[in-house]
Amino acid sequence: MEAETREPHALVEQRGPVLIVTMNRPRARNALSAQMLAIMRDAWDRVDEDPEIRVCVLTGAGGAFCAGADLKAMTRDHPGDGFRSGGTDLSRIDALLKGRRLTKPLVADVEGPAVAGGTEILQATDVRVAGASARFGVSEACWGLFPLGGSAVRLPRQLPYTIAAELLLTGRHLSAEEARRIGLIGHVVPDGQALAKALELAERIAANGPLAVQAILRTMRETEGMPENDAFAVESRLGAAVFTSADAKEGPRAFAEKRTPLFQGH
Ligand SMILES: C[C@H](/C=C/C(=O)SCCNC(=O)CCNC(=O)[C@H](O)C(C)(C)COP(=O)(O)OP(=O)(O)OC[C@H]1O[C@@H](n2cnc3c(N)ncnc32)[C@H](O)[C@@H]1OP(=O)(O)O)[C@H]1CC[C@H]2[C@@H]3CCC4=CC(=O)CC[C@]4(C)[C@H]3CC[C@]12C
Repeated sequence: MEAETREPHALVEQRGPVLIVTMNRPRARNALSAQMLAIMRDAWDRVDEDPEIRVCVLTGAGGAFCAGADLKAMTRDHPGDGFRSGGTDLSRIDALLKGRRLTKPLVADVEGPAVAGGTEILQATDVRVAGASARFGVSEACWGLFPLGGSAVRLPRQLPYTIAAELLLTGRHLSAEEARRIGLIGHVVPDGQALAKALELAERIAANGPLAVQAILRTMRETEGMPENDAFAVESRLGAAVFTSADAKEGPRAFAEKRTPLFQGH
């Protein structure tokens, strides 16, 4: 592979209430690096801590989303060297949003390959848009590796069992159209238009009441797998809190006054 450029391995740009995080190693189809993961982890902290940021968009540079871990880097040391000490808690990998989820919606803009670690981090996103030529797959097993980004847990929860099992066990890639058909992604658009669609959806979400949006996210995540009545206990507590907010007054008032609501997030 050509020498790495001096470019940061991930770019972070704020556009009003939307933070755009771009994986940026286009010469390696945005294969993950330690630098990229560190920038991503810091970006997630910024999303959660900055009340001005209401939605995040994750994308990749150079017509690719992410090719997963850097297989070439793995040839320099044994891929297990980072595990042998046993000191690493692999149940939580912040950069890949495994064992951690953003408190605000994460929209994926996928052009080109999103494979292995790329499809793994995709499962931590909430709204997903792909260009027509995008490709997906969890191909770690093809290289004798394990999808430690969480896919063996999350994919069977996000897809029908037999489809998740086939994708994990075969490591085969799938087209954007197949990914949409099975429900891995929500939108397929012409190549090159995924960012525009992702931003359209992000801006629409950002215009909604932030407390309502965040409470809906929390409810979906915290009640996953719960018995229904236990889940309603969580849902009603989080939902009631939204109704007591000033924003809950602003919304109906804006409707009555035939104007756009101005939500303040309290
Ligand atoms: C487990 C988690 C994830 C693991 C993985 O992702 S394994 C990697 C699997 N990747 C693949 O199978 C994709 C391989 N690539 C392809 O199939 C194709 O390249 C493509 C479909 C992506 C594109 O095809 P194309 O025809 O368009 O382009 P090409 O010509 O093939 O490629 C162009 C150019 O790019 C280079 N390239 C492409 N892909 C890669 C790649 N994956 N790596 C390197 N280079 C790539 C290609 O060679 C060409 O280059 P050229 O020079 O032009 O020939 C792990 C993810 C993160 C880990 C955690 C990180 C933090 C931790 C630290 C520790 O120490 C251990 C614990 C841990 C928490 C760690 C745990 C494991 C992870 C979670």
